Order: sequence, then C-alpha cells, then structure tokens
Amino acid sequence: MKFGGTSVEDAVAMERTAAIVAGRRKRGLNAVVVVSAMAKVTDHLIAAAAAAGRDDKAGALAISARLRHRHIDTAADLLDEERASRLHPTIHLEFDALDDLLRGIAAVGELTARTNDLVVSFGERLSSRMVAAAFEQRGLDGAHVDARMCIITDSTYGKAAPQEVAIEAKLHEHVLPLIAEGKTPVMGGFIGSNADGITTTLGRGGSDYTAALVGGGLHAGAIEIWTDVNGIMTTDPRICPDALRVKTISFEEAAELAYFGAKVLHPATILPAVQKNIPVWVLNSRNAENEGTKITATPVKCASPFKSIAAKKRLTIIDIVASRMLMTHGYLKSVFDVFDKYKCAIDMVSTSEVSISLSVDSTQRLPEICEELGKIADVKMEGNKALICMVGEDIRGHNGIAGRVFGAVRHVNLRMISQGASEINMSFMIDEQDVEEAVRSLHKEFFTDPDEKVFDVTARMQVAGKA
Ligand SMILES: Nc1ncnc2c1ncn2[C@@H]1O[C@H](COP(=O)(O)OP(=O)(O)O)[C@@H](O)[C@H]1O
Ligand SMILES: N[C@@H](CC(=O)OP(=O)(O)O)C(=O)O
Repeated sequence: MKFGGTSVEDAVAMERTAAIVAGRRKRGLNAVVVVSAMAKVTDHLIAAAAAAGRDDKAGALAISARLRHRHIDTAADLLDEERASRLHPTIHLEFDALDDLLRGIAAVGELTARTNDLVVSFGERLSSRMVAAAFEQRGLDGAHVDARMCIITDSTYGKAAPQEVAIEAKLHEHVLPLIAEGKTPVMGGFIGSNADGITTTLGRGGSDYTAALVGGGLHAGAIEIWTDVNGIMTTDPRICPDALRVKTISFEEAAELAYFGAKVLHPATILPAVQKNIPVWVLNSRNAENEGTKITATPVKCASPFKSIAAKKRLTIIDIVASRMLMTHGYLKSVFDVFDKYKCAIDMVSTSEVSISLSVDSTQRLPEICEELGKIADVKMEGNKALICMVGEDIRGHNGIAGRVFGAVRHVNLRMISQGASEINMSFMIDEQDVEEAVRSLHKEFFTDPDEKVFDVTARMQVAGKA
C-alpha cells in the first residue's frame, strides 16, 4: 500500500492513512506500507541541496530549519505527548545530520548526484518514521524498515536501476519476518542503496516504483497506489474538473499514460506488476470508500475509443535536415547514436526523405547533442513544447478517429503526429501554452457521452443534480 506525498502531507493525512491501513488489517489482510515524503518536502530538499552547492549555506540551512519545524509540529499534532517526546529526538538527529551534510556541500562548493540523493532521501526517512509511530499509536504494530536495506539499486544516482533479484532476497530477509510476527512494516518509497550501501533514489515520483518492487518481490495479492484523486481519470482533473474516473484499465494503457505525463502513476510502476500479474489499484486516500481504478492484464474494450488523455510538458523538438540523407543506409542509426551517447531519451520521432523530427524531455545535454548532429545535418531546436497522448485499447476499431481528434484541436498548431507504433496510443506535439485548450477540447469531444461500463459518471451527474 503506497501513500504519496499528498496522503502524508500533515497529521490529518497521516491519521487518514493509518485508518485506511487499519481497515485492511481488520479484514485479515497483511500490508506493507510505502510512504513518500510529506508533500513538497522533496522539492524543498532539492532546493536546499542546490543552495548549498552554490555556496549559499545560509539559504540551505534556512530551508532545513523550516522543514525541521514542519516535521516536529506534525509529530506533535499526530502523536500523544509521550510518543511525540520519543520521536522528537529522532527527528532532530535526522535534521542535525542533514544540516551537517548541507554545510559539507557548501564547504566544498560542489553538489554531486550522489550527494543530492543523500539530501533528498531525508524526506522519506522522516515520513516513514512518523507514519510508523502513528500506526503504533493506533495499535497497528507498525514496524519501521529502512528502505535502503531492501531496495538495492545500481549506482546511477538520481535515477537508480533496481536490482530485482537482490531486492526480493532482502524483502524476504527484512520484511516477511515482520509480517509473520503480525506487524505492519512501513518504509520510505523513492530511496534505495547500491551494493556498497550508498543512498540512491529511483527518480521523481519513484515511490510508486518502490511499491511495485515490494509487491512484486513479495508476490503480493495487490498493489495499491493511494493518492488524492479517485483513481486514473479521463485526464488530469487539474485541467478538466469534469474528468471522470476510469473503473478499469489495462496495464498497457496505464503504462502509456504514465509514460506520457499522467503524474498519478510512475511509468515504471507497471512492469513489476505485469511480470507477476499483480493487479494495481489507484485509490483516493481522501475518499477511501471510492472503488478507484483497477489496472490488470485484461484489455478493456469499450464504446469510447479512448480511456484517458495525458499531457507531458517541458519538451523540446529537434529538427534534423540533411539532404545527404537521401537513401543513405545507417543514417538514422548515426543520429540515434548521438542521443544514445548522451543518454538522452527520445519521446517521439517522425521522419521524411531528408529530415527527422524528434522530441526529448531532457535539455541537459542538448548543446553537445546539437553540436555533434551539426556535423552531419542542419539542426533546429524548439523548446516549450508538449505532447498530448490519447490512450485506448481499441483505437483501430473505431473509424474516423483521426478526423475527430484533429477536428477537436483545429485551432491548435500541431507539430508532430504519431499513431501506429503502438496500437493503443495516438499522440501529437503542440506548443505548451495550448495544452489546457487542447485537452479540454479533446475531453469534450470524447467523454461527453462516455461508456458507463468503463467510466464512472456519477460525479458528473451529482454536479448536474441528477444523481
Ligand atoms: N489521468 C490522470 N488521472 C488522475 N490524476 C492525474 C491524471 N493525470 C495527472 N494527474 C494528477 O496526478 C495527481 C496525483 O499525483 P501526485 O501529485 O504525484 O500525487 P501523490 O502525492 O499521491 O503521488 C493528481 O492530483 C492529478 O492532478
Ligand atoms: N517524494 C518523491 C517520491 C514520490 O513518489 O513522491 P509522490 O508519491 O508524492 O509523487 C518525489 O517527490 O518525487
């Protein structure tokens, strides 16, 4: 059971989380709980590390002090006096260690990816201890487990690759015995350690991934992702308030949505579940009675061609034009080798006889990439782009879809279009500023009269006063 930052953001949220887990335990189910840092804490820790790295020690320590107060105050709100007085020293020790680390970074005036991982790890280390204490206070017999003892990864700091065989062995060594003793293990998501015990992180949003690795490693009956919405919706409710809950969706559809921007789920969450065929549920910790979204191996066909619309912002389009490319064997490979050399992932590609356009979401190494490509082609870059991705198991089963899609976004400039590589995904690139308009137009076109077998329309009926 994974609880994201919004589900542990303060004492009330942590209490709600404890009540949800108590409900599962009361039904005789065993639970392993994975928690993220309290909402926004990771962002603040990243800011503190960056401040220290640019020798702004005062700025870094000020951020840490504010976080220290937030965690001490939350513990005081969450726990009775005796338990709070037991936990406060642990919180202070953690923040004293964080402050020493920030002073050290400021002293050398350099922030490495390895040190950054160690700084950001404090968020989950702290929240997991607080949630474990809340469980213990509720009689849930919470047992804190340092995730770094179980989630073994390589040394790619900032986006470490989990070593699943080692993880499964560590889970059996450190977590299963606690469950056998009737305890409820609680660990931080997002963090891990390499073979030398050095702290690593799985990449932003990585607690979902931790939950999937734990669920897969323990062959769990289900993996539950608890968040602040009623499940996977027909699009981001922050863009379309009338977005509908999707009742069931396939692993493939969920993976495409997560990869192309549906923040509700980390892209890597699905793979461990698919490998062990474990159903994944996306549930709302603020509305625990809602049945959420069930993600399974079974493709769900329905009258609507799409299940959901995702948007991924902050992308860059690179246009590569080379008349010499005409029919030259291996030209594409020479282009992709450049991106491979700089470990730059490509989201979308379209080609013609003399040009290639592709989209990337990392601008880190773009100057070197463009310089190297400039030796074999004319290269043009356009930033502030966004990718709109529409996902559905049965797009090909519906005629005239493309016409409906491009009719709905006729007022928006389309830069790249892709459909076919994946049977369940139709995507296109637009200017970032057009995302809200495009998503709302598409949502109106395809979800005004949805298939109630798959989509929960009660919320819309309530708004319309019909329920
Ligand atoms: N298709 C979608 N369905 C549901 N939520 C989505 C979707 N696309 C984006 N979101 C956003 O993802 C958010 C939940 O992710 P996140 O903020 O990371 O929560 P947590 O702290 O639980 O991990 C939702 O509040 C919603 O705004
Ligand atoms: N706290 C980490 C890991 C994570 O998954 O957080 P959340 O569950 O709140 O998205 C981050 O912010 O990236």
